[in-house]
Amino acid sequence: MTSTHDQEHNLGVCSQLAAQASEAGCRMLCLPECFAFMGDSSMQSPATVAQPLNGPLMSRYKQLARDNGLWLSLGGFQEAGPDADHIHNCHIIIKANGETAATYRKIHLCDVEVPGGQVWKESSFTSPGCSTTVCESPVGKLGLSVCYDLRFPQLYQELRFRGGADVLLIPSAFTKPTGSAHFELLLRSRAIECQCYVIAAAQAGQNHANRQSWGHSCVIDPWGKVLARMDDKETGIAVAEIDSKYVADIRKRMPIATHRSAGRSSLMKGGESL
Ligand SMILES: O=C(O)CNC(=O)[C@H](CS)NC(=O)CCC(=O)C(=O)O
Repeated sequence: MTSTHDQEHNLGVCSQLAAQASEAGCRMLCLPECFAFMGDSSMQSPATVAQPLNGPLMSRYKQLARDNGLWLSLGGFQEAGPDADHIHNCHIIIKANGETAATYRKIHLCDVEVPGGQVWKESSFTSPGCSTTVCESPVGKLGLSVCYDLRFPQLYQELRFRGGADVLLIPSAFTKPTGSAHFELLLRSRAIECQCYVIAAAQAGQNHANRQSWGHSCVIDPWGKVLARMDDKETGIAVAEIDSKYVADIRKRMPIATHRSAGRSSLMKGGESL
């Protein structure tokens, strides 16, 4: 989807996507980072639209889950933060009955000079989270993250090997230059090294005058195969089936969880633990 500063418009698009997902027989719909709002942060701080998770905007997204009988991954909501200038970039899992199943606040903030001259300083309006989240769902055990977190593999190692995640959610709003160079490669790497499904719902197209998003939402299986993919502009859904037996089969035939422990003890002989 292409979110804008117009929250009603964005909710309307999400509502159409939920209807499509329900029609396609899906159990869960994943929406990207900034699904509810994307303005030009150099002109208007996202903190000006922030709401608590029990506020009126989130209650309308919960209604969307109920209306369509779908679990929702809301991949990056501007949650009211610790002060008037800072949000938490919060990923929320909503059950089909509208209850909140889990929340995760983005840990790694995108303070980056993008090739081509744009400068992002997410920490100027966001306060980082400090804990990881996994959560049971109808499609398997979910490991939560947001966008720029994708570049930090240790987070996903923790979600898989300590949290027991089977499906890694990586809702995103990648920039065009970094997305074209890195997005799919990083996503497939996380899927392969964690032996998990990866679901990356992404912002796509022109969000506002100064912002073009990379798009290419996709679902990747635990062997690293892309099962479904969108292009760089489309609004719509990529549909894929999550097969827990396939996850178990891959992990049985290539038991990296066991080999990893063996490797760690020999690495630690050198003195440094990872
Ligand atoms: O808040 C907004 O308006 C939009 N938010 C974003 O675009 C977010 C945080 S600034 N983007 C990323 O994390 C991009 C990461 C990325 O592109 C990379 O890691 O290469």
